[in-house]
Amino acid sequence: MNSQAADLIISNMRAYIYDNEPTDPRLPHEAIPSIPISIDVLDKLGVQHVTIPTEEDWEAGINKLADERDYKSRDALDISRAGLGDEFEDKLRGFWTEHLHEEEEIRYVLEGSGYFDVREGNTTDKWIRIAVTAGDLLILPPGIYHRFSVGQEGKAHLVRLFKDKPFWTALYRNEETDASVFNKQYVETYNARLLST
Ligand SMILES: CSCCC(=O)C(=O)O
Ligand SMILES: [Fe+2]
Repeated sequence: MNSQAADLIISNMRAYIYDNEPTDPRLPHEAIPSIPISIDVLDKLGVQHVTIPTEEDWEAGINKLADERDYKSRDALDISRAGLGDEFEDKLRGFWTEHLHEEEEIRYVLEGSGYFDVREGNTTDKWIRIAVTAGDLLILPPGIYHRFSVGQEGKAHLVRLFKDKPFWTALYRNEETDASVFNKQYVETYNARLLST
């Protein structure tokens, strides 16, 4: 694990195997008995996490991380009915549909809670669910398939950080994305990390 990854893995968030029940995604969906996923597994996936308590000067924490990782811009998104109004359901559907990005996905939870589900490699049979609440910052590597749901309170107020200009393009999973350089790079890196242990 490189030192930057090590610095970031100061974590109290929870990750576990999703139970694949066809019920409300806002429920915890923790398999019974629970199958916890360790920080080491997340590290191999390139998923990084740090807690920056919102009670403290969280902006100083975000600014430090942005300087260290050269994130040049940010915006905020209040994913709630109050924040998005009529767009709420549509936006939730978009986040919930399995997709990848060409760049890192960096999200800091200011208020509320939610779940990031990620694929281990290019599996299609299971999800790893990462539960996040206020103070959690999660970094997903380019090319990893993922989706997002708000938690049971139906609200997640997030700061989104970007390498350059704020832009958000979700590439929804299909044969083309499976063959994309972004997903291939992610899978190759993941497999190489598996072999190096
Ligand atoms: C807005 S929270 C995270 C949802 C997501 O996967 C995304 O923004 O691409
Ligand atoms: Fe995404």
